[in-house]
Amino acid sequence: MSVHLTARNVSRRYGVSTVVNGVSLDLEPGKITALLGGSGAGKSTLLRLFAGLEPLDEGEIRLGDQMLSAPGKTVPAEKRRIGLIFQDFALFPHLTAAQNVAFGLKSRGKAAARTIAAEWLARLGLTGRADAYPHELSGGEQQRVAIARALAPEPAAILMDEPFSGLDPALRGSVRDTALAAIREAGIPALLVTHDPTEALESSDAIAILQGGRLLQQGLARDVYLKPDSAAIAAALGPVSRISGPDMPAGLTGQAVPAGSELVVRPEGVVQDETSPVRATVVTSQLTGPLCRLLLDCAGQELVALVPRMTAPKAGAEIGIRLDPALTFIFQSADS
Ligand SMILES: Nc1ncnc2c1ncn2[C@@H]1O[C@H](COP(=O)(O)OP(=O)(O)OP(=O)(O)O)[C@@H](O)[C@H]1O
Repeated sequence: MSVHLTARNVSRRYGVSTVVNGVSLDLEPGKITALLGGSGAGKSTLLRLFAGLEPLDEGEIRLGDQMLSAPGKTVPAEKRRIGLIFQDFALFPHLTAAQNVAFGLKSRGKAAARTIAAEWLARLGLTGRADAYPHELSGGEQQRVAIARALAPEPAAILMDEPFSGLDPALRGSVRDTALAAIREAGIPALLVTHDPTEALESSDAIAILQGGRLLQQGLARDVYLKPDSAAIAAALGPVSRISGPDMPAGLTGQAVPAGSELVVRPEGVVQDETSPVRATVVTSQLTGPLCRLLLDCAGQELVALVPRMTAPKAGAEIGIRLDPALTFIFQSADS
């Protein structure tokens, strides 16, 4: 039966700096939780605390009702039944793909270990590569072997630290989809550490945003994206334009933006609408794939819009704009 992996008020200090500060996080079975944050936010440290790779200073970590970590007590990593996947694959170079996957299955006996390893390799689309050594495999294949190796012993949870960021962008999507499908099917709690907001949104069921060692917000990916608690959280999940209350172009919002507040809007929330009385000048218009990114000047304020390529205006054009209320947020300014 699958159980939750939970952290309660967990803190970790190095000397005088607290790099994980009072974090509580509940990882649900069958769900992938993305831990998102910039460099130095404390993401890897929190993962290492869950893994038992280092002790905590305050709080506790539990797997179901089993206490894994508390101050002065750390169940060692190898006794936690938690699978780990890192960016650098960390395969044993002298073992084949099948031997790497079978490595953690010794207690099952040789024949059973071989069968289980073959099943996992097949599940991750690696049939035919079982006898290859890591140096004979592509990066995407190596990472799929690492994922098979982590899942084969039927761990109680899985922790991944930037597992896809070392892969070629062309490969990344398909390796990620295969891997995450296998993880979801295993029905165990999974933590995905990433600094990439698109990856966090595309891959996870829940998102937790870490900044300066503190958890700023956690919830369903969709809720955090559409209902961020602060401008910093909105910005952590992708590009935004910000305009402070007193500088607001007339008519841009349907609601008052008081002094001391700021408006935050996502690029896809700035909609081209020729019936709108609010006018903006296109400063630059750049193709980014199926969409064009427009830099707009609206009464002296900068706004970024993403519009369909086919109807995108050129630089110098004057266009009508309106804001999509679902992607427009008003917050108290951080410095007010
Ligand atoms: N063993 C250690 N001793 C001292 N300081 C450490 C140690 N490990 C991490 N730190 C510091 O703790 C802070 C958080 O580091 P951590 O690696 O957890 O961040 P991160 O969010 O994973 O960043 P990145 O995305 O850059 O890997 C950083 O300031 C780092 O320098």
